[in-house]
Amino acid sequence: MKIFSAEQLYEADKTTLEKQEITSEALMERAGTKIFNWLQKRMQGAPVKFHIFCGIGNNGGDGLVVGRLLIEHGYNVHVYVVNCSDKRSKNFLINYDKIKNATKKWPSLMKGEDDFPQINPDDIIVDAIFGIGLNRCPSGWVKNLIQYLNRSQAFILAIDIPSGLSANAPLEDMEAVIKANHTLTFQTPKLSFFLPETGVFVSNFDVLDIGLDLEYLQKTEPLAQIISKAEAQRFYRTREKFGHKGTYGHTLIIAGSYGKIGAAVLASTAAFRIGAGMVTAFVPKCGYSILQSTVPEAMVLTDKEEEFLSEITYDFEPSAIGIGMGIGKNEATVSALEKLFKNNKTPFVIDADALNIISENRELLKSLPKNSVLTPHPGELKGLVGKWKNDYDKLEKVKKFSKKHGVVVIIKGAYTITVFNDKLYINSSGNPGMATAGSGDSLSGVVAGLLSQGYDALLAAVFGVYIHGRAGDIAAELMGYEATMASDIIGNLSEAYLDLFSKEEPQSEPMA
Ligand SMILES: NC(=O)C1=CN([C@@H]2O[C@H](COP(=O)(O)OP(=O)(O)OC[C@H]3O[C@@H](n4cnc5c(N)ncnc54)[C@H](O)[C@@H]3O)[C@@H](O)[C@H]2O)[C@@H](O)CC1
Ligand SMILES: [K+]
Repeated sequence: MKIFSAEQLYEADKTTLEKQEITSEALMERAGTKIFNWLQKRMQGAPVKFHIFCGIGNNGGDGLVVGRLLIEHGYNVHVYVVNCSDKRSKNFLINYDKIKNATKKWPSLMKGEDDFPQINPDDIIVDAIFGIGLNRCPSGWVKNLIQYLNRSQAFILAIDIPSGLSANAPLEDMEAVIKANHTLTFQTPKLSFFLPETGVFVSNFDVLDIGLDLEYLQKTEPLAQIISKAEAQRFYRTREKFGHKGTYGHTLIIAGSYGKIGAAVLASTAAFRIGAGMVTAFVPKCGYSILQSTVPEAMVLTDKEEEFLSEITYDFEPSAIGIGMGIGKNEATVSALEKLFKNNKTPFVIDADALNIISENRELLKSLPKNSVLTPHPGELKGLVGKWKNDYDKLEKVKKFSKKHGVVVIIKGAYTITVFNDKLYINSSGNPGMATAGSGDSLSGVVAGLLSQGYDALLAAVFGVYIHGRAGDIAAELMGYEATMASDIIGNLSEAYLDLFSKEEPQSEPMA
């Protein structure tokens, strides 16, 4: 599924009106009806009280449509106009008149704090104050209203986007945003839903298809692409009937140091489970028996040093290398890395301490093999690209870094984002149970294992992140978030593969 900017959505809106020969009022009725249907399906006429707060733009207009439909269906509704300006939109005014014809209980006009209504914790708030037309930070009594609603303990349903949040611009005031329990967003989710600073206001969301022009949506280059099951199915490469272990490559995992040999175990196992034909682990001497006994399928090479890596030598041609997990930052390890990178054309996955070493020895960036996949968590990312002002600045910095060094960067997080040149791919699988030691090591093994099977760097990253997240989801379904460990994620890679082609419908909208 694609993510469009606010500007693109306005353009899509305009194109839709022209091509479908409908009025903007009709499109608003369609959008409001979608929201109403969603509510009706869940509420089934329940006598709960709805408080609908409408701004004076088209988001407010949507709120008025929803209010009218709820009233017409016998719900207990109170509509408020958050009268922050006299510049009401045309469709707001049309629907303002319509609601006045539908009920004797006209909307209350709010002009300040004195007009704040009493809200009980078991009421429902519909937030239609601001949509994607937000052009400045809410202030004064409107900001106070937002805070008042957030404190109410009532369930908040936001229309299109929680008021105060921009679709794709940085947040100026954390205190001036609706913290929605659920958001019903039109046509495509907005980029801000997926970024850590702004995503916290959008705990859950559903996308409502309001029938915007399909051709426009298909041909327009999006801000980002969401990767879900439908996309992952397309990325998957079938296993050949006459394939042999050589067909699926030989992954080299260079990982571990004294006390951190587990990182090598996890990455090697993950590389196998994702389908690598062969895996060799290169570890300090102290890791030899551990690897041989925990991953008997793997071959093991050891460094001359007992506890850390000092010189990386091997006598075969690996099809991919995963490096960095638990290797520490010993001086000898730094020069071993430098030598390895120079003139090496093997596809790389670079993780953890290897990233820290690069950050602290920036001349290494010059010898970074092109098309490497880097898998930093936020702390490691800061080391690579420097501090950022906000999430959008972060994305720009990572795009620049990716272009400059010709690498794929996987920004790990609640929604892991893969960046390649100017393109963003947002992963939809995964859960908080995956915030556990070794989860990153297993991802590196997954991506390295895919690279060795011939997936190109970007596909290995995007597909690997999805499958890894899906395995984490399946693990968490079985064991709960808290108990899920990295080995459970790896243990469920098989289920994640099987799930890819289970009969259930793909989640993506047809336009994706
Ligand atoms: N684009 C589309 O495809 C569709 C959009 N629709 C709705 O239209 C919305 C966008 O409508 P609008 O463009 O009218 O914008 P909004 O309804 O988001 O609000 C814009 C109005 O609020 C004012 N405003 C913005 N920030 C403010 C602030 N901080 N303090 C006080 N006033 C502020 C603006 O000057 C303007 O008058 C969408 O979010 C969606 O809900 C739907 O009706 C269906 C179709
Ligand atoms: K809203």
